[in-house]
Amino acid sequence: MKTFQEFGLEPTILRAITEMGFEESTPIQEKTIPLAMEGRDLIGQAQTGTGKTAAFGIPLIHKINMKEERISALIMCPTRELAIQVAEEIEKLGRFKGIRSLPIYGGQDIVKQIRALKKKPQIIIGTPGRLLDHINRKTIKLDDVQTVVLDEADEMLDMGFMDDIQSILKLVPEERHTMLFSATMPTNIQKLAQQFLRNPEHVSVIPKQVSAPLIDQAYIELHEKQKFEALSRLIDMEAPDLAIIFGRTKRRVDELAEALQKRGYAAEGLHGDLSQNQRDNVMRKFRDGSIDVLVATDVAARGLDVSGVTHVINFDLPQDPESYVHRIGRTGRAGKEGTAWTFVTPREIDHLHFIEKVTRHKINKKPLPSLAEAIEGKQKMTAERILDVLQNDTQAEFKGLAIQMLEQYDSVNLLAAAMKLLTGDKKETNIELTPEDPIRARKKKFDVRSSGRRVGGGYGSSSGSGDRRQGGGYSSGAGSSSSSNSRYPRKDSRDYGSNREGGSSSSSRNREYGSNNSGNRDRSRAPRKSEDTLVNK
Ligand SMILES: Nc1ncnc2c1ncn2[C@@H]1O[C@H](COP(=O)(O)OP(=O)(O)OP(=O)(O)O)[C@@H](O)[C@H]1O
Ligand SMILES: [Mg+2]
Repeated sequence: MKTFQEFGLEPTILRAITEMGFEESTPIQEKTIPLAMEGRDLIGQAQTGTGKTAAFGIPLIHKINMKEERISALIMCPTRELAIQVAEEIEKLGRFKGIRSLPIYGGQDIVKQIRALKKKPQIIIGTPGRLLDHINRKTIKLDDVQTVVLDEADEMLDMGFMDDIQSILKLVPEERHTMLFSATMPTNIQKLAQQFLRNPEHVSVIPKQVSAPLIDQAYIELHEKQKFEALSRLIDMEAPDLAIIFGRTKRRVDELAEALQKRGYAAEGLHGDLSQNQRDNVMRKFRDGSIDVLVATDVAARGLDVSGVTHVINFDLPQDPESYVHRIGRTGRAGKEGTAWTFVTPREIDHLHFIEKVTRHKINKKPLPSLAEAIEGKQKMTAERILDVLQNDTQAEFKGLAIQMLEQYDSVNLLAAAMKLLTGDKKETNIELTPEDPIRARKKKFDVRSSGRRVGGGYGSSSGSGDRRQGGGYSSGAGSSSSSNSRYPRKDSRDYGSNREGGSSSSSRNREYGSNNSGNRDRSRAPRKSEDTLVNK
């Protein structure tokens, strides 16, 4: 792998990279940075958690002319959380160069944004709806933009942002540099690419060889009614540092977060019906560890990078293989290992196999965690906590009393009693969740190579064939036999509302779907990739 010194980057950027702790480039960075520095349009595809943000961020910052007082680069993202996160990474990368960047997203006070825009940022990172709102108000002008990046381009299309993206890109000079990134690439991306990219280079890093997978994937077959008990046992057994639990709907997320809290877990929910303040709060708490379980809809499936996420649990099976890939990709990032569990009801087994086929990854079946395993897990946690205190040597003030007690009582019994207290009794609150409909397999064409499997090789291993063959594989009718998509539940009940960024309430184009709308997708805008493939041509 190349070191960053070899790219001929400005010293200020190299300094920032070093401060961020990046030692060598990841495969996608190694491939895209030189091309992007030359100004080549490109479609970048690489697995989750392999540094795509810096892959576009570094060359973009390198190219910014600091004398420029107008917006020179525009990055579009599908969700607010992602816009905030990408803006933070850009800010870190551009710190020593003195880059001014600004996230622009719905749900935040527009007046505040307008004020911030007066400081003349060179880079804007935004969600399409709010961007358009500013464009209409003439508070954002794009006629000096030289570089455009579409992060999670396929998801933005999927969410129906095509029109918005088109309107925005029409206002950017044609002489520009455009880059498009995601871990998965359906064919409708080709349409966008043809329209907006000039002779793009496809840069894909999908390892041919399955090396040691960084995400350990397993599933548990169970009935809807057993899910909650299984979840709490699983959390006890596995004792995650940080876990993200995905639920299918906002209602599910609310109920689940509340149920977990009742059982004594530090959990909170994230979905599009929350106010932006609430969303920010939940994310902040999760990032700083004041909660260790984030329960979320697919609003958190894409791009989010929270270090320390050891577990992803699909409480409900995701609708699409892409969604599965992105969801589990919230763990096993930046060369770390992670574990992904998926709950599958008997009627959903077909769909699970479909996901396995498309992602070309076998998901191992595991038994329901037993009560004994859960208890053992909790006890181990307690033991670890005790040993932590011991290691940090912070128990001095208890020593006197400990000596006294040990004179009177048996040491094993004493420690066991203390552990029992520390572990706490399991709160046997009875939990009833509203059942969700099962997801069933539907006929769909995919290209397995573009499924973005996380099969290691993201960091340092010899991955990255970079070939652009159209992958063979499961291009025909995986899944069950129906040919009518309408038979199957679409993502209608999913949390698209949250993702659909809107303008402010004063905008005539009030598209703030996140708050009062039920969150159903507006399907007239963009059909879900029904017959699409994930082909990476
Ligand atoms: N060269 C590097 N060395 C070490 N860490 C890196 C390097 N590049 C990026 N990272 C870190 O890796 C993590 C994942 O990066 P990033 O969020 O850009 O992944 P991604 O490929 O965009 O994933 P996703 O498909 O989920 O959006 C981040 O914490 C980032 O700071
Ligand atoms: Mg990303």
